[in-house]
Amino acid sequence: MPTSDETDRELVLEQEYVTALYARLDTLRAHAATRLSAARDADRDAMALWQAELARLESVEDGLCFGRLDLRDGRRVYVGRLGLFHDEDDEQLLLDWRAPAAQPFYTATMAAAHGVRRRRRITTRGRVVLALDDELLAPDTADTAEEGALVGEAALMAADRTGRMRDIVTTLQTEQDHIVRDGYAGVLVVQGGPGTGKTAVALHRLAYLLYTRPHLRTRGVLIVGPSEVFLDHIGQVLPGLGEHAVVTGTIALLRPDIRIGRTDPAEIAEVKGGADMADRIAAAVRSRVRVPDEPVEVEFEQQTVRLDPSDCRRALDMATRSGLPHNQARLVFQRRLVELMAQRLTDQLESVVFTDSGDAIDGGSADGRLSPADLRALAAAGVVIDPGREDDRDGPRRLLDEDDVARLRSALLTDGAVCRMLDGLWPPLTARQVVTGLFADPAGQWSTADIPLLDEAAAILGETSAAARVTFGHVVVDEAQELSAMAWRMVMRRCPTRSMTIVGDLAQTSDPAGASSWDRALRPHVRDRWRLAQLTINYRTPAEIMAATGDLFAAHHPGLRPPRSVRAAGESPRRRRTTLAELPHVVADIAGGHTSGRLAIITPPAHLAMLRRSLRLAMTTAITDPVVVLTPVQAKGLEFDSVLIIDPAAILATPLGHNDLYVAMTRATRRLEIVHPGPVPAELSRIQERTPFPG
Ligand SMILES: Nc1ncnc2c1ncn2[C@@H]1O[C@H](COP(=O)(O)OP(=O)(O)OP(=O)(O)O)[C@@H](O)[C@H]1O
Repeated sequence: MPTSDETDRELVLEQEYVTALYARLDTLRAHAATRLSAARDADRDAMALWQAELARLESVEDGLCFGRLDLRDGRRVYVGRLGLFHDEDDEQLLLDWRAPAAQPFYTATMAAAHGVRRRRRITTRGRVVLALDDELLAPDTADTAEEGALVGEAALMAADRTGRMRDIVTTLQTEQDHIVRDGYAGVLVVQGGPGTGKTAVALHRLAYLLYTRPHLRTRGVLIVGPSEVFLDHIGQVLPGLGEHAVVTGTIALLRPDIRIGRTDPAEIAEVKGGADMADRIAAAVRSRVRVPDEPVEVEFEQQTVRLDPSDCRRALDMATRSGLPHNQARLVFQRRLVELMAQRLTDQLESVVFTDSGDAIDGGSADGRLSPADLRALAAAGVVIDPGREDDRDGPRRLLDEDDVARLRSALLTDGAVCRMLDGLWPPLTARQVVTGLFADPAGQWSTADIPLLDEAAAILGETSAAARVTFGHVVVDEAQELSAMAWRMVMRRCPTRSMTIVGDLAQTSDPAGASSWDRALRPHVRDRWRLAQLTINYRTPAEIMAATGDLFAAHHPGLRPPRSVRAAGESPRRRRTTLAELPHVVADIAGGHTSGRLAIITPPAHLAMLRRSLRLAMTTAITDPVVVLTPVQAKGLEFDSVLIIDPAAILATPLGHNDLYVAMTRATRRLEIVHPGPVPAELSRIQERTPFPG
């Protein structure tokens, strides 16, 4: 144990070092600000670059340096939110947490010290060093860390919560660090129970990838989350790690051009999310293209042009073979038929030539070309043949040259009657027409489940809206178990390289169209180019609450292992029986007695409005409000100090209600209470019942 004098001396020394780091940071900021103002209005690229650099330097203010490694070879490395170098000699002052040399900060243990003699955690507030926490590591005695060992346990337990997710860069655990730094180029699936840090790990992995693969900054990275509230919850993490260039969105937000006006019943949403919808949409588009049974005729400039079914069939084959989307392939189809029509018209024109006096003479050979004899006859009749074409005196001549035919083709393509005939065979389509044809909504409004269908149709049609075409170099999908097969197709279209990080928990699926197997969800898109990584330790939910979920989990997921909690709450969950009539009073009473931290009341949708009204809460929720009322689906991915679950039997009554109830129970970091009107569901019966309400 160091004496308090030694500790004070160390604190002073570390303060000096940290002060020097901030001085260096200030110099870099001043430099970036100067470059930015020099570039202002003159050089847009330079401006964007220096703006981003300034934002990066600003965002690392809190906790700039949070660790130190003393290595066995005598070197000492400081670890922090970004890399800093000495101005003059390029000496490294601070190592970016993502650099390979910083990895032992997260992975070194007693059993596998990775050359580390001492790991020091440096706690700061503002620019002041508050505390140091040292771990002395023995020389390496094994190749691998003991399973489940916690790194920097004191700091981990001290990590505070504010309602919005914070970065965990100072306390990232070994199993999490391995996922963050995984170099796999395909689809990495991070499966883990509630509170295992899947979201946090995915965000840190994104920061790591942006650091190690700078080209991703230009190709763009996207995070897809389940709700806007969730995106708000995680919105601070990447900026806090110095990364600002990340696009976030829900499936609906990926198509801001489509307005949602209604919600589908679960069974309709399930149908719309099914994989066979892709075939149905493709078939609906194909069915709009037709080959006529009889020849079609169209009048053009007092001439009748005829197209046979076989002409149309060949044009259709040609357009289909082009592999282009419907609306672009339509142009191939049209061009082919117009070529045929122009050729036929030319032949007709050349088979009859009129003299100046209006007399018709036979001016054409059987193949529509002019022989020398024809030319002589035409010249005698006063027809002037383009002299430029007389070079080929020996062969047959055409009356109309290529330019004439090209003009004829253009005239055909813009002729109203011709266009109507062509559109009748291969019409231009919009995604809205196609989807409405499959699922007509009398009010003409779209639901969330329609979005992947509209997006699919847009891809098949080749619609060119910016929102439908944008792609990214890496995509993170959070709460990925909720994505329907059609939503997966939509996400995959935005990631042509299939470089993805997917996080989720199959035991938390609530969407009936969602995933029950990662392989089934991913194989159609990436075959076996995906890998599973697992997280096993729950950093959020206390052991007492996890124990209370035991019966529910075992009943519905006998094949899965629940995560192990690292913390104990010190109090067990409780339940309280009531009646539906009493429910608002009981809830108001519990909410009124809640004094510390944030409380989430998680209820089936049926009671939502009533509870918000009786608690006088706004209908829209800010996640930082002290009391919020949410459905289990809205609570996905969030966490609260206390959770009050209302009417668990009603939650369980929906098709995947057991998963919803599991999600609801695992949102609490401290306290869980359940209010059940009527008998308690069997899965919760072992939770201790509170003494009934007096009166
Ligand atoms: N290494 C860590 N150090 C400190 N806090 C951590 C660590 N890992 C996770 N946490 C915290 O645990 C909580 C749960 O993390 P997160 O939301 O990422 O888990 P999750 O697996 O996505 O949860 P769920 O599936 O239940 O939504 C968060 O508050 C997060 O900051």
